[in-house]
Amino acid sequence: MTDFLSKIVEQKKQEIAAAQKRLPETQVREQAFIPRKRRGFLKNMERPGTNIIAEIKRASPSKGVICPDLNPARYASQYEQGGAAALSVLTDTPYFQGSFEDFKAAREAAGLPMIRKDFLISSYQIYESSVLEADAVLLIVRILSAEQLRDYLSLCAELELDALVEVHSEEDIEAASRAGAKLIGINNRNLSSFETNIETAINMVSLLEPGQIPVAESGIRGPEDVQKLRQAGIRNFLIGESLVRASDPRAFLKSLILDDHVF
Ligand SMILES: O=P(O)(O)OC[C@@H](O)[C@@H](O)c1c[nH]c2ccccc12
Repeated sequence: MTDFLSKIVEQKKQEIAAAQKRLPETQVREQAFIPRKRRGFLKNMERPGTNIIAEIKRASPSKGVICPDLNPARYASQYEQGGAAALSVLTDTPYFQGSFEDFKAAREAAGLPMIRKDFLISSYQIYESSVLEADAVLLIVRILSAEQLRDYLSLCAELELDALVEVHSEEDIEAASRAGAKLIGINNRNLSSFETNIETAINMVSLLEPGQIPVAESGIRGPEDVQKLRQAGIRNFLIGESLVRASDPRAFLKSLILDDHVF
């Protein structure tokens, strides 16, 4: 595991230990299983055309502060008006300045399905995501064992949470496929060097199994990138920084979706 990933995993272990003291796992589990109406995240990735998961991101380890005063409710509604298929909200605080409060504010402001974006390494966090009323969670293959990935996918299925399974290498894809993952996020960002290259998704998409749905993640800057990825057969995109920095996120989103008729 890279330095950054091992550091953040250590951080998460401490956070989980602290959370367990406030609310024991048996209790969060019980709350998690209270039936909830989910908004259908995976379903929206199966829509025809360009589907964008628009991210609310205040800061990141690679870019530092992007937008510290970001208003999550405002962004959520602009993303919705711009035609996003789903929302992604970072809930990690130390590295991304996100929070559960951001997630809740975005959820109240828009009707789109929402993914909780964090570094999940424990079933505790999956229960927590259900209580938070997430519709989907991110599972990063690189930080999970084969057994964890399988267990968390089946836990998600029981809770009716969709899972976006993140990969960055051929081995990651093999592990994701062995675990039965359906929605596969190919991260264009190398988590050791933080460099992004959209060729990563273009080159790796052919390794997916029939029936798996690709999502290109990170480093997508504009309509040309979306077009290139669409030519490679990818219709789903996770976009953060360039949307947060856009002077008019709604118009920017529309410009990304505009080219649909070409395909
Ligand atoms: O801001 P970008 O380059 O558009 O990237 C968005 C998203 O892909 C990125 O935030 C991300 C992808 N996988 C992650 C895992 C954890 C935290 C963040 C991420």
